[in-house]
Amino acid sequence: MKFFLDSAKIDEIREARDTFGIDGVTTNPKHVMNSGKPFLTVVNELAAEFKGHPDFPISVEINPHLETAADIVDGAEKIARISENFVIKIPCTNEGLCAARKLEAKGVRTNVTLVFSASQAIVPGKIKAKYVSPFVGWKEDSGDDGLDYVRDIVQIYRTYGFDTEIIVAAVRNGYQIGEAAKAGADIVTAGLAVFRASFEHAFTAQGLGVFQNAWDNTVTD
Ligand SMILES: O=C[C@H](O)COP(=O)(O)O
Repeated sequence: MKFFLDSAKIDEIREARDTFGIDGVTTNPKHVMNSGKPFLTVVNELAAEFKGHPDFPISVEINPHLETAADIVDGAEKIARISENFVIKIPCTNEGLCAARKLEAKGVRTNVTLVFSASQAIVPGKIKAKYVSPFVGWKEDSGDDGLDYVRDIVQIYRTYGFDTEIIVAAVRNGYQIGEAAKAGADIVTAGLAVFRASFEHAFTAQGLGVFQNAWDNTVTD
C-alpha cells in the first residue's frame, strides 16, 4: 500500500517524506487556501521541490469553477505542463469525466475526485484514469459508512481488471487506514496529523518505558 500526504505545505511534505516515506502528495483548493499562498506559487513550489523525481506523483486540483469539458481540458493542460509530477484532479461530474477521458488520451494523468458511490467509480476505471478518489471521511461525516463503498470499488475494479489506482481520501484515523489496506485499496491519502497519530500506540510508549526501566536497573560490571 502506498501513502500520499494530503497537503500543500512544503514543510509538512518534507516531514512526511522523511518520517513515513510517503509515495506522493495530493492537494485540493482547501489545502492551497490553508497554505496562505496563491495557487500558482504553491504549484511552482511543489514542482521545484520534486524536480528530477518524476516517480513522485502530485495531484493538483485546477479551478473548480471550470464547468465544461473543453474548459477543464484547457485548464488541466496548462497546469500539467508545469511539472511531469503533476496529476490533475478532475471532479466526478459528467463534464469532468468527459474531460478526464480526453486528458488521459492526450497523456495527461488524472485523479477523478469527489467520488461518493461505487457506481461513480466505474467510469474512471473504464476511461483509464490514473487514480480515483473515494472520500471516506466526508461520507462518514454525513452519517454513511465510508468504508463499505471502498470495499465495493476494490471488488468492481478486480472483477473488470481496471488499472486505475484507488486513493482512499479524506482519511481521518488509523482505523480507516487499516480498513483501506485490508480492503486492498492501492493508496491512502491523509493529513500529517492523521499519519502522526496512526503510527503510534499508547502501549508502544508504555512498553518503551518498561524497557527503559529494565535498562536502568540492569546490574553493571
Ligand atoms: O481532496 C481530497 C481530500 O482527501 C479531502 O480531504 P479533507 O477533507 O481532509 O481535505
